[in-house]
Amino acid sequence: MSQGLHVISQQQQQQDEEEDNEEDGIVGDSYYGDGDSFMEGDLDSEEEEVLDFTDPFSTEVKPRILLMGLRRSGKSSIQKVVFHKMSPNETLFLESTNKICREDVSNSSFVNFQIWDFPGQIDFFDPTFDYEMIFRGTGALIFVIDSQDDYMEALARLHLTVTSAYKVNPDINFEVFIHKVDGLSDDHKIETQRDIHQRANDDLTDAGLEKIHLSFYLTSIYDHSIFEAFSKVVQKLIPQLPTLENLLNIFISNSGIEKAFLFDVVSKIYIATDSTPVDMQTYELCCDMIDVVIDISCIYGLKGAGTPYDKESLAIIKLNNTTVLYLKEVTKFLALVCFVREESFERKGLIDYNFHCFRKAIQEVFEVRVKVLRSRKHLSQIRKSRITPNGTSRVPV
Ligand SMILES: Nc1nc2c(ncn2[C@@H]2O[C@H](COP(=O)(O)OP(=O)(O)OP(=O)(O)O)[C@@H](O)[C@H]2O)c(=O)[nH]1
Repeated sequence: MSQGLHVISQQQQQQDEEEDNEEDGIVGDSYYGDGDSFMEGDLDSEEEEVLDFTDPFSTEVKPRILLMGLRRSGKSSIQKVVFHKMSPNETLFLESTNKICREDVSNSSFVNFQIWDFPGQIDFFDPTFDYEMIFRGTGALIFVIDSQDDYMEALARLHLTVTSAYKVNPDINFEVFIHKVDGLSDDHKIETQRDIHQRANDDLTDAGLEKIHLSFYLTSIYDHSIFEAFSKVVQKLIPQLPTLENLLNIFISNSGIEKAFLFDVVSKIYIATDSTPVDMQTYELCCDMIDVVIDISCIYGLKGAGTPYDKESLAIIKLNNTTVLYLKEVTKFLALVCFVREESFERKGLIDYNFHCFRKAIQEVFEVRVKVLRSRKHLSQIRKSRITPNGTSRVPV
């Protein structure tokens, strides 16, 4: 597939950057790329103290994604494959989950959310179980349906879950993963999706709740569909998405680039792309490129206690169809992966200059977010300090 991999040496890249920095003075080392670490250092340690189910501030900072579904539908496998690089075959040996597991995915400030993996066998509607509290701060509820199994029970459960959650929090995004589709033929996949879509929506219409919107995705941990679906779910929770898309549009149109994705390197979720349509093969190529870069860096590039991905990470892969894949580090955890025609890549200087401007703009987006979070936190502390231990207000509000 690829004719050659040119992972530019760190030294060379550093020299390039120094030259670039001297020229346009856009990126200073002290500030560079630390949008996230700056956030984590300054905010996360403090946030951890206030992270609990009942605190609305904690959910504002880290939107919560709930992973639900019947037993053995594949919830834990999805989480392990997407966020822990577990190979799909290893999930065969996963034990059944017996308690609610919470995972904070705060590896990047853009992918900064919590996932709650619910064991399938918990009686979710047991009156002693405070589901209101759980749904109240939830950003997205992913309901996993095993498409290889009889899904009637799962549909009933989906209906119950969605209607209960909607009553508590009408702002939740309901995302249905029709999962394990690797075992189905193409026709069967489409038919299953149509059937599940129809039945789930009919149930809602019968209950007079047709205004609830369900989004459906065909997923499998054995291909990229699970990453693609998760990307879409996460993107809906990113308030800056339109700004990021705009920046990408401006960047590609001024640099002769065909397509660009902003990736969270660890999870291979793309948090934004330009407005040209995404095709699965392009996305898969980008994922493969990230794997290649990280693997090569792990094997040959690590120095002492360094990480395989850092501010000097950069890779160029020339394909045999006159396309060039270009990966560059944007922040500590985000990478830009672009598709460029060979002839456009000849103007690499222009691409690199525009990239600097793009990276600077992304850092500004981070900054605004940090400021907003700080002021919200400050407000919430003021409100808290006005409440006496018996719950009454100290001063009139
Ligand atoms: N074919 C196929 N099997 C999958 C897929 N995802 C998960 N599985 C398998 O499904 C089985 C159950 O997966 P789990 O992740 O343990 O399911 P769970 O929903 O977390 O189960 P509980 O913990 O009991 O609630 C495992 O054997 C996985 O290997 C998939 O996309 N395709």
